[in-house]
Amino acid sequence: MLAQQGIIPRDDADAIIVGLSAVQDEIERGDFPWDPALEDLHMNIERRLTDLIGPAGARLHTGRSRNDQIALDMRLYTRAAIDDTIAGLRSVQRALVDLAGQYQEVLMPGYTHLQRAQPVLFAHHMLAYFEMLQRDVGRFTDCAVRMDVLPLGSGALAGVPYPTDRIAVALALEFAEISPNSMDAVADRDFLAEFHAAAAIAMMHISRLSEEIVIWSSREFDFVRLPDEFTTGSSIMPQKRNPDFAEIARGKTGRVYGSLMGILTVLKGLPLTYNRDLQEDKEGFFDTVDTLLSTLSVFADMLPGMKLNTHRVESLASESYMLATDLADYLVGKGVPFRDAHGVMRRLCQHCEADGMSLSDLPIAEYQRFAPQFDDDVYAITAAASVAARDNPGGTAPNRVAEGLARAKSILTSTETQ
Ligand SMILES: N/C(=N\CCC[C@H](N)C(=O)O)N[C@@H](CC(=O)O)C(=O)O
Repeated sequence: MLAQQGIIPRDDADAIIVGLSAVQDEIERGDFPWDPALEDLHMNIERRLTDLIGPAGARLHTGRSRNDQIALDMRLYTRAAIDDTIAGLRSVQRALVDLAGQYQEVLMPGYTHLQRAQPVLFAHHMLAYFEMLQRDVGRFTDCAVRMDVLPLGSGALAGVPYPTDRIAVALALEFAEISPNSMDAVADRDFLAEFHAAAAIAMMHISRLSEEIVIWSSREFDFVRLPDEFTTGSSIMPQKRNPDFAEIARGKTGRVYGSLMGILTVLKGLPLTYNRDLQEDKEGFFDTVDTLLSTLSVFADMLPGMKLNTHRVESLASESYMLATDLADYLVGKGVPFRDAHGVMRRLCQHCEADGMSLSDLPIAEYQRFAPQFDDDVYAITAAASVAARDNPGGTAPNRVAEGLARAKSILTSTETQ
């Protein structure tokens, strides 16, 4: 652009391009002579370029400052990190969809307050995580759209006194727009804060899934068995299969939260425009990108090997107290107001619990002592019937879950073709 606009001679521009390519090769080969005395990578590259190509290298910095350079570099890095993150989220979503399809009709207990609440389909549970990660994809996409702005040409803070063609540079670097204010352009790190926030929420979702995997793989729950390669033994207790990968993901969520707080704290006290504090944006950001990508990669590999103990989850889903709400709804169907039906079922549950009985063992005459509306059809209320009754959009009825699965698959298919 500088040569095109007549700002520097064409020959010098050509020499700079060849020289920068040689510098890139040296960096990639690992034999670039980094010199800490030169402060940062910008000055290292410029010095090396001048060593390689001579005086033309001194024209490299025409019309720019390290301030708009670093604002650009961080955007380029973040753009690539967003692409990788969305690909990682898609891989985990695919694993969740496969699990949902594999165990599509399997019933399990659904929980609130970690107390057994109502039967649900295991596929419904897996698709809940699909939806969380779908929102994560949306957040990273939003971040990519908002940061799609070229800061180059802002100079140190005030713009540059050369006839630059910023639009041509934006097109060459594939940015949708050029920044409208040079002072904002060099001071802005909102896109990093947004990435950190989206990463913190995505890690929170993975951490919640990790927590479930840790609980589900315990002997007490015994809902799932993790693949051997995603468990570790104990150095002392030979029988153990520790769910370390899920635990480590849960633990690593903390450092991602820490880096979000770090960047917000760096930014909060800065006057316009560039301040060297901004250099502190790097360490936490690189760590967050590495942590998020590696965690997503581990989950995409671990989930496909997770085996559901279908016998165990289905037998717990069929435990009769889980149907107490359905029995109250049954009375509502016979004309009893819901609050009264709820009271009947509360007393019935207390009665059965005191006698060590299940609701399904209770004779009809006993049911009728609590509410005369009970009839023999009450025994038709099973876990499968309970699930099938939740036949409204977003519910756990098999046909609704099939809709959710189809929706998830079509989202994944449409993104594969993009
Ligand atoms: N020190 C400095 N910019 C550093 C930018 C890059 C820094 N390594 C970072 O990572 O933020 N100053 C400006 C000029 C200035 O604002 O004084 C420059 O040299 O272009």
